[in-house]
Amino acid sequence: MAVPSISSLAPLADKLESAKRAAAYRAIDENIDFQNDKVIGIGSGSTVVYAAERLGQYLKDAEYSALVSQFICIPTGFQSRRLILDNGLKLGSIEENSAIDVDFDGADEIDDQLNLIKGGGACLFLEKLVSTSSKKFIVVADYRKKAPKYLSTNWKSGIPIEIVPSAYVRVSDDLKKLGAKKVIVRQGGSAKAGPVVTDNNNFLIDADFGMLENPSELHHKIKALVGVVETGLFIDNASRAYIGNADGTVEVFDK
Ligand SMILES: O=C[C@H](O)[C@H](O)[C@H](O)COP(=O)(O)O
Repeated sequence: MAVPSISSLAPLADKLESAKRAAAYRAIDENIDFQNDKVIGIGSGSTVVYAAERLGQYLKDAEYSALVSQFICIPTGFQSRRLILDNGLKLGSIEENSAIDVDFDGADEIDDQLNLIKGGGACLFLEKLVSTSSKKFIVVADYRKKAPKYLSTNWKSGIPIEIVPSAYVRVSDDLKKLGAKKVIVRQGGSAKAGPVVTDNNNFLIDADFGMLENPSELHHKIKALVGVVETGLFIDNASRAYIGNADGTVEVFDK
């Protein structure tokens, strides 16, 4: 079975899903050195689903199968582990593969410097562990995610912050002292009574600081707070971003 060309694909019923797929497929096609890359990071969320799907297509292709079957794919949470397994790819661990060749992951928002907000799906910690362990970190996203300039222009849910559960009151207070306008411990809603618990058995706080003109400075201030595990601000981390548009085109942005 040959890897289908992107132009030959029938559009999906949902333009948004077609945009995600176009970005993710092109990112895989253009950023894997099939002869030399061995360890591949697989992120979390709904866009990276198509990246794992595309890698699975290469696995089934006679020309690439022997190479891709040797790839070790590193997950960024439970959903990501399932993506790897469901596409027939070899699952590895960050413990055994701390040097990753290329990582593919989504984003909640992308600024004009390729800084990111991530964590909308509560997976930010392992995502940051994997993305910062990678030689190349490739972002795949749809047209809703590109901020005209600053982060928190379109993404209004606040900065996701992973915290130690017992510290939620202390961290909430400290974030307000730092200038957060709104601080919410993310709740499970109808899916779970009480707070969302991450794959690392932590809580998440979403903290709204308004538009972020200096996300790096804010990241370091938040990270220094007692009880904070990691922030969803990915600064100077992404190498390239593929943004899928509603008209089927894909824009590519380099750091
Ligand atoms: O915690 C979740 C991750 O940061 C996702 O990569 C991010 O929320 C983007 O997800 P999606 O591709 O579904 O928009």
